[in-house]
Amino acid sequence: AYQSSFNSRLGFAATAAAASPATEFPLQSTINVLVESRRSRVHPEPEGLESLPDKKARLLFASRQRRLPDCAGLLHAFADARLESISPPLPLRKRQQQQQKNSAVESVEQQRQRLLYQSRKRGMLENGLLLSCFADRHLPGMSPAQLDMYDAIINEPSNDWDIFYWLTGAKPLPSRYDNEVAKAMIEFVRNEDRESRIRNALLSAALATSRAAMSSWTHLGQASAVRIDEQLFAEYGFSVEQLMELAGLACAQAVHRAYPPASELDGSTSRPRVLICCGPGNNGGDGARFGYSPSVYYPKRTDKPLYRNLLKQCIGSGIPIVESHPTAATMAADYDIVVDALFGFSFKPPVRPEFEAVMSALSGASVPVVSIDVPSGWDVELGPVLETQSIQPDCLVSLTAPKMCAKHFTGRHHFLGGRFVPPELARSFSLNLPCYPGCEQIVSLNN
Ligand SMILES: NC(=O)C1=CN([C@@H]2O[C@H](COP(=O)(O)OP(=O)(O)OC[C@H]3O[C@@H](n4cnc5c(N)ncnc54)[C@H](OP(=O)(O)O)[C@@H]3O)[C@@H](O)[C@H]2O)[C@@H](O)CC1
Repeated sequence: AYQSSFNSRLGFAATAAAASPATEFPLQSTINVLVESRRSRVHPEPEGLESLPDKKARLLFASRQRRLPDCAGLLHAFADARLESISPPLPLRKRQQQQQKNSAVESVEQQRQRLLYQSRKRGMLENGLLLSCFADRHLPGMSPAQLDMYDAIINEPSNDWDIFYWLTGAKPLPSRYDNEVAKAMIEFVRNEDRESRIRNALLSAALATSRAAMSSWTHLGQASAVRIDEQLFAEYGFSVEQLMELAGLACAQAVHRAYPPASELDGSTSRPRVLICCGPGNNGGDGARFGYSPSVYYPKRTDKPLYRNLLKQCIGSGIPIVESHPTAATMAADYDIVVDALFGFSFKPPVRPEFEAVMSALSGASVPVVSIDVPSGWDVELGPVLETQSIQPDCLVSLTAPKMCAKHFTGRHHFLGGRFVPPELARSFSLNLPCYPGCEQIVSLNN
């Protein structure tokens, strides 16, 4: 009964066989486990819900998962022998499914994190060992195209042994996977330096490499920043108001994270006084959306409805608008934090005379300065080129992606904000950026 119904009703047949006390089936313990597995279900699936290949795959999987070692061994051997011709249908990779649906794809960094995880969990211990050590060393430096190659090699084959045989040279590599990443993997597995690799790469090592990956986050040049901006509007239908609102919210969260009000720490009633210096462009708009306990300094007013309305909202909300040029001394005396929202990625040095006073006040400020996107006065790509007016912010909030000048940032807090970049746009610009946690608008870029 057991054998004849194997192809269609393995579990039920096992139940029947076990129910007969006269059964002297050599795999009695096997059957008992199957019976137990059946009984533990609330009800077997109605006929037809589970396809035959799915059922075989599930049973093969279940055979390997039994807890009692003797049963697991028997079941494994049995299932291997009986099911050897069956290739378990693996779920399609998430990305393939997403591409098929023509929907958004995961970010490069999400893909890197997933591959790091998957490299440590490739079913077979041998593959876990080889892949986790390889991933530990090479994943952080892989380009998006190389990540795709690696993704295909470790996730497409349905038989883990194939991966093992290809990498160890026991079987020739199929042409589909014959690429630079596979070659690097084969080279790594050859282990000519006789490196000791007796354990899966440790989680601490994986974390360390993901920290190393932070230093490889994308840094945009001025032209790319402008092109991304244009595409967000022209191709993805965003309005400047939307993006500015989200950027402003990110800045507010960053300031709150970096300088939490004392009231939240010790219950005191004092509120941090924040001066927000707004420039004439969108960077200034990001500053104006920020909300803490602010005063706004807005020396050069832009005559566009968006800016007029932002100013109206500040005045309507009772936020003081500071008319006189703040100096380093007044900043120290009257404020706890100064937000530098003067210039963003469209800034072209040198600073024009009308902004020199506030720039030199910001450069000499003794209170923490939070720069939005680009520290004002810095060259967007080269960084602090004008030594006489170099702001040294304590906190930098990069928007969309850090600009190249952020490599010169030495302050304590670096955040990325602007959680609005569509994954496809990120991919087309090869943006390698961290994921935003939960529903946060910012992610820390600090090592
Ligand atoms: N997609 C994104 O990533 C998003 C970006 N966002 C934000 O927008 C920022 C970019 O905005 P933006 O293009 O308006 O440029 P930004 O630098 O703020 O101002 C240019 C103004 O400065 C002036 N100016 C220039 N050089 C000068 C000088 N030497 N001395 C004096 N003035 C000078 C220039 O004058 P003009 O040359 O036009 O006469 C113009 O008036 C970006 O960094 C980010 O913060 C978010 O809002 C949302 C999403």
